[in-house]
Amino acid sequence: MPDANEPLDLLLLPTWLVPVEPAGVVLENHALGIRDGRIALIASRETALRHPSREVRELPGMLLAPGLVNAHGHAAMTLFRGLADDLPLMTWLQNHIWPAESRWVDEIFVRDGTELAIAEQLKSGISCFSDMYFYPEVASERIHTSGIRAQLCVPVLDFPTPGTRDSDESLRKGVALFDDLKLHPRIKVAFGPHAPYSVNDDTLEKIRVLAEELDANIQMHVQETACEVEQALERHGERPLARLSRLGLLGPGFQAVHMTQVSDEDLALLVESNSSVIHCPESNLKLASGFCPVERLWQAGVNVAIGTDGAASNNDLDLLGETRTAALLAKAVAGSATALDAHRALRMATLNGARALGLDAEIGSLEPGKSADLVAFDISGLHQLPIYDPVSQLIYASSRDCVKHLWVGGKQLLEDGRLTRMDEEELKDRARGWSRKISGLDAGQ
Ligand SMILES: CSC[C@H]1O[C@@H](n2cnc3c(O)ncnc32)[C@H](O)[C@@H]1O
Ligand SMILES: [Zn+2]
Repeated sequence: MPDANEPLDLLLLPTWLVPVEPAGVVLENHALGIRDGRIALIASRETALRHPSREVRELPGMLLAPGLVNAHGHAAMTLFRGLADDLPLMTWLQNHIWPAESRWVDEIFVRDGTELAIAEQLKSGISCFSDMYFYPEVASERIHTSGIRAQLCVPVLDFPTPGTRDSDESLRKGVALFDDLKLHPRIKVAFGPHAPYSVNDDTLEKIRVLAEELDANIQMHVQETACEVEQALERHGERPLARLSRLGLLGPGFQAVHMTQVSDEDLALLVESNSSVIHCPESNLKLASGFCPVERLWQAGVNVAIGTDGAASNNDLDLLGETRTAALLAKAVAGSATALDAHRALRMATLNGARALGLDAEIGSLEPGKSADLVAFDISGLHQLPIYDPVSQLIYASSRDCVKHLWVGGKQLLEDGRLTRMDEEELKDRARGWSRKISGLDAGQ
């Protein structure tokens, strides 16, 4: 335990400090101190300035909040952004994305696509993301080097995929990756069975046993469309979530992505098992998949987090924009303007995300002892004035251009909108190279 009088490494003095917990609080004239990568102090400006600090930074016009948590995505799919637009889920997936993945996805693709995704997410205020994609061992190296935090889901499907011949090989590799990274301070390995329609009961049973043994989370696309539920009823005689429940997969570490279809029975299963739902509104809108009933889930006590999904179905990794979409859509779906207000929307994009990933003791809110994973938004622009409620301004009147600074574990990864550890021009060159290759403009492809 460091002595409370030891100097702080950094003292931040924003105009507004939004801790997220306690809910609804906005602190003015307050400061946040960081020591050894952790939040060491939250106090009035006056008190904090009496404390010795190695560095003091004024953040005028800025709102300091916990870093955003993007709870579902497929990072390397940034390289497929805009490849197959305006199609329904199954046509998009089976006729376009899966063929493109089997043609193009290799270790270099995952390296370049994941780096591009990390850079975009840091610039969007995201300090922690969940990834579910092929070659997770390659993604883990990029996450490690970049300094961002992540849940890395090992993809499992019942057919050959880039990098693996079958689900048993995926699971073997997943366990090895779990072992390699079990002490990593920023990477948490989880299992990512793709969806109830692409993973059979035997494989799900193996995942349940491994997840229990390793105390690992499970993230899965579930009930993304009405069609998925209808086909499951024909094939298995039960709804996908009921089948997962029967197989023992639900629990506090289970993250059901999408859930646009929620029956009363589904709701009871989610509540009883304490599972989380990851809402991906823009992907659901673009693929015309359906609407997740966020307000109904929230009122029933289900932890609802938010994700962008991959850049091929969104088409950006802008969690602030996603949160605004979620807040607006929740009102339309619930038929009530009071649904998912701005403060709850920000909670969904921070603390609820952390809770879904089992990281809420470490991140998701600004509380002494937690890791200093922070984002400073500049809300002093003309289009953001006047300010009555800074959180309302952030959610309803701001875009990701207002993200100025970002820290993970006290390390600054974004400074004045610029990446401190990544070369943006190089990333852009590599992305252009991939688009030339994929669209067949490069000779020899
Ligand atoms: C298990 S690796 C990821 C796998 O999932 C595909 N994918 C991307 N977005 C979605 C979605 O919204 N629903 C279902 N599957 C999706 C991705 O292309 C990979 O093949
Ligand atoms: Zn997805």
